Amino acid sequence: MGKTILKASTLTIGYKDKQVLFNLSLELNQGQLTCLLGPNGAGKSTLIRTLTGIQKPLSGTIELNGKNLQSYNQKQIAHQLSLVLTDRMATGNLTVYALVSLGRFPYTGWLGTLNEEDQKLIQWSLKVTGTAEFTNRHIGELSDGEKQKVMIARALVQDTDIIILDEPTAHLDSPNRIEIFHLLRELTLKTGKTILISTHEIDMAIEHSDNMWLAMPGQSISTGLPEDLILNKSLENAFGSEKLSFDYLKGRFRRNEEELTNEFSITGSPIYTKWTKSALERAFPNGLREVEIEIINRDDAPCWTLMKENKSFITLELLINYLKINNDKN
Ligand SMILES: Nc1ncnc2c1ncn2[C@@H]1O[C@H](COP(=O)(O)OP(=O)(O)OP(=O)(O)O)[C@@H](O)[C@H]1O
Repeated sequence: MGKTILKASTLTIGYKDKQVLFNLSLELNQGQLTCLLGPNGAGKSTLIRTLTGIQKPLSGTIELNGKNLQSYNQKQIAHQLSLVLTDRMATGNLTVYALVSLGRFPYTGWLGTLNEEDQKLIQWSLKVTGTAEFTNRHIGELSDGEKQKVMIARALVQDTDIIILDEPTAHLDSPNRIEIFHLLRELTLKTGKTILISTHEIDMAIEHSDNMWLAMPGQSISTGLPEDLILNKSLENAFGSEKLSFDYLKGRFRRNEEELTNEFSITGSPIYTKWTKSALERAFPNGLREVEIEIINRDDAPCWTLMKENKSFITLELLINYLKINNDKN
């Protein structure tokens, strides 16, 4: 395990009249991606503000590279820790290059000139985040996914041990979410950065976290490998409810009424079987009379056959429409 960059001990966080999370013991280690998960209102933003020195802890200590966070001034913190806040993303007239260059401000000051090393770091950050092609475009002209990569480039230019991102995939579509998680993962592996992100993407966090922090509302934070937090039921305890439970085989949460009484057997290739099952479960939430379906896929022309009735359909939709008309339970 890499060196411990940030360590919180017996930390309680919150506000003057409200304690949010208690008695936290947390560590961020070099080269690791840590995902902070928790239901709405659990205290993720409060924790990020506290770990970055924006907000004081109610009690306990935070050490950044072995020194109490409270002994650093803001500029010293900015040399060791960069923060990307999604909702306050800069827009407007700055070019990508100008915004990314601002990452050097803890070293140069706002009016400081960039030396050759600064320029090299900026070029490198643009390259590794895949934003070099936007260098001269204005921030306001970029998509949310492109902007997020530019904000990560700015954080890289700040040249800190730790990068903390508050919900970096909040406004992104699925391909961009995957890309941002992949980029952050690559950065930990290739540059040894220590990255903490808060996120609501449970699936992504399970897939990519070296370490997961799971905020249990009104309590504390459970930490560990995602798989350990799944197997010891912490994940289900944090997000589950009467209506929602964790499917331990599929690795995702599902509504409890999805417990199906369907009786159907499907034979065919695993991929066609999976998506046929998915469509049938959605179309017949209250169950389906016993059916046997065989899917034959020749030359990319699939055909769904109802075995007992010897009827074939060239689209899944036609099969479902037929079953809806003929299914006596519906
Ligand atoms: N300035 C404040 N003063 C008092 N209480 C606050 C303040 N800001 C947030 N809270 C409360 O602290 C708790 C934690 O809020 P926080 O925003 O940290 O949660 P979160 O996990 O980031 O939520 P979300 O996932 O919805 O963004 C909530 O109960 C919230 O109402």
